[in-house]
Amino acid sequence: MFTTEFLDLPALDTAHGTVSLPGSKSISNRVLLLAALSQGTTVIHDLLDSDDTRVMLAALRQLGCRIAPDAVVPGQAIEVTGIGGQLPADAAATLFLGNAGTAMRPLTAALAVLGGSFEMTGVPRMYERPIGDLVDALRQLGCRIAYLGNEGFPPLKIGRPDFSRFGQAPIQVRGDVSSQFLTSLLMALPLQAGSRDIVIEVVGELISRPYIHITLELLARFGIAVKNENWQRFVIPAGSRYRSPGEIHVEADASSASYFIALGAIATGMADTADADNATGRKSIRILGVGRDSIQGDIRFVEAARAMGAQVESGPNWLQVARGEPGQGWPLKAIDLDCNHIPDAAMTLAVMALYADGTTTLRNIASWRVKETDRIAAMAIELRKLGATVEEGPDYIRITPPASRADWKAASIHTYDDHRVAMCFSLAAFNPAKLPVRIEDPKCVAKTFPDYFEALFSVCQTERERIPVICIDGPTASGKGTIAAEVARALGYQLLDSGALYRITGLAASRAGLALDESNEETIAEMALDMPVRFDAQQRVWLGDEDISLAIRSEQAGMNASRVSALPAVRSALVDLQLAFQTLPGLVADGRDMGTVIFPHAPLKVYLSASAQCRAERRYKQLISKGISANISTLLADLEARDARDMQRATAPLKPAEDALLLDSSELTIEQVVAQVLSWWQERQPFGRA
Ligand SMILES: Nc1ncnc2c1ncn2[C@@H]1O[C@H](COP(=O)(O)OP(=O)(O)O)[C@@H](O)[C@H]1O
Ligand SMILES: Nc1ccn([C@@H]2O[C@H](COP(=O)(O)OP(=O)(O)O)[C@@H](O)[C@H]2O)c(=O)n1
Repeated sequence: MFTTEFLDLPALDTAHGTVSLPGSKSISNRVLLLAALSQGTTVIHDLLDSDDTRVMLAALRQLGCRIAPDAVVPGQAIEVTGIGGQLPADAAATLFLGNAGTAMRPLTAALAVLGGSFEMTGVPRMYERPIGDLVDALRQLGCRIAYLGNEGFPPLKIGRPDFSRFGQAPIQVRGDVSSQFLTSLLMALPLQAGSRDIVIEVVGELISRPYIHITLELLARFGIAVKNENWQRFVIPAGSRYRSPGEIHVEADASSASYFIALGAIATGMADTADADNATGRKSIRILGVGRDSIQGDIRFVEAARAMGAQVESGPNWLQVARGEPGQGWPLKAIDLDCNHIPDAAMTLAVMALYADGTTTLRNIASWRVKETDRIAAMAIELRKLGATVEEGPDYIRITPPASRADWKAASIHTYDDHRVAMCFSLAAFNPAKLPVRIEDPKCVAKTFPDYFEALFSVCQTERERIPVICIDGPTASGKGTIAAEVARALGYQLLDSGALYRITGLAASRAGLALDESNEETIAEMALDMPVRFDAQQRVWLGDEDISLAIRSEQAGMNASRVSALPAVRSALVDLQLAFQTLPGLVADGRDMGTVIFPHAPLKVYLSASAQCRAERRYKQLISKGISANISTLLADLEARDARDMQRATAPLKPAEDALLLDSSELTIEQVVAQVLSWWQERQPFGRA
């Protein structure tokens, strides 16, 4: 996840590849509970790993379900062996459900019907989330539930029910507060439908029907065929009994798929069509986790995308999307659409409208005004920043794209703590003017798709020159590594510590017993070509299975690095490895020749220096703090020797690039140096300050 203040997306050219979307939260927890209530073992694929599913799994384990493995492992199914519709007579537990409404409400209903001695607890915020309507409905049946804190709110105490006074009258539940109450009853009451039908009657207008639809579909897969009488009455037939389907796939969130459907519709495939991946030879985006058989309402976004020109093929749980041919789907066709059935996913259409051949109108979207933010106003403001003409009304938005390439503007998109604004505006990076797009507060995507931008970058490509590189070159201990890491962190960019590559080469060569000079130049260069080097997320350095982070940091290792780095064949052997770090969204590279040799076209080059005395002192403190003994005067002599060799060698000597900005950090703190580099970077951006 990107937790930076903003994320700059370079202009993107093409998109191609496969994305696996995270499982839907609401489906995950429903499936877990249904599997737990069933007879038999259910193998669940693609369960979402989130706070909500973790508390549900813990609770089910406490109730005696066998769950293997213990936690969600990516790519591995989880097996839940259910309780077969009943708990032991002495069942008792205190269940902690955090802030997971999708666990608290359905579990309360199921346990109240099953009976036992349970306390339902959670975090303080959970105790402010109403549950009274559900408790009232369950009490009609004879369930015993007491409030342990405030009336109408968790925590709750659940006892043994007394069904003796429960007659044929329907159970009534309010439908206008949260559809979760009805969902909870629908999942719990089949446990009591042994010898008679159970009827649930909705009082008031039922909101969020698509969610009830999901519940009914999942119940059907677990053997419960509920009769839906016009969304007002639901009949659970006598004799209903939970049966495990054996195996079940948790669908991905269909609204999350909309961004990748749109991506496929607006981006060309890769220029190289040699390994085209579908019958027509078109390159496209393949989306795994949701498809034709989806039980989610938002899957109908596919119809809207098709109407705009997207070429969509689908299978049970996959979609494949490509851009239409010129004149037949590209540019996209402007549409006029009632979006009531896909309120969330329709925001993506508003950004697709930027690529359309005329004015697009999205209607019946009044609910946008009361979501995470006033989404109609937000979309209008941000689309205008990009150069579109936008008209907004109480329940519609009308978008006319920028008139020509020259009318597009580079914009810093404000995201209003709204995950969907952030995700859909990332698609503006495909603008024909090839302008970058800044997304402010990118971490707001965490609500439904923490790794959205990582997934986006994994399927998007752009010309190498558009991926920005910030070079930080300079002599040893000038602070390059420290500053580069901080700048990369602030921008969400990749980091290349090129010195580490020379250090690793020096280490590998000296371990092999080679003298580090011309006599072994070719052998060392060959070693450098196939070193199994890996940098992990914690910036640890691995050579094969060995963590060599510490081993390469000694002064001796620095000296060895300086020796092998003077060998031209070694330098050329490491070029491709260094270039491979230039990936989306950008790179900060530290070394000696980043700006002069490896990335000569980098848009910002900094040459960082500090007096030799100051650098020797910094290195001394650094080594001592790592528990490595050191002596200042030896360090000073060593670094002067290293400077001399690095500056005098024939190939890629250490010197500032002609267009580098010089920064002497002798009198500056780390924070001041970082701020200076970031400020130079901001000055070069077309958006100005965030
Ligand atoms: N501007 C600065 N002021 C004070 N100390 C600094 C500054 N920049 C870096 N340092 C410290 O100097 C030491 C060497 O920095 P490092 O980033 O390893 O240098 P390099 O990569 O250039 O060899 C580190 O302990 C770092 O914290
Ligand atoms: N791009 C680079 C990076 C490092 N090097 C060499 O590798 C040695 C170790 O680099 P480093 O950046 O890890 O060293 P420090 O500056 O941290 O001491 C340097 O002294 C250079 O001789 C290089 O030649 N080219």
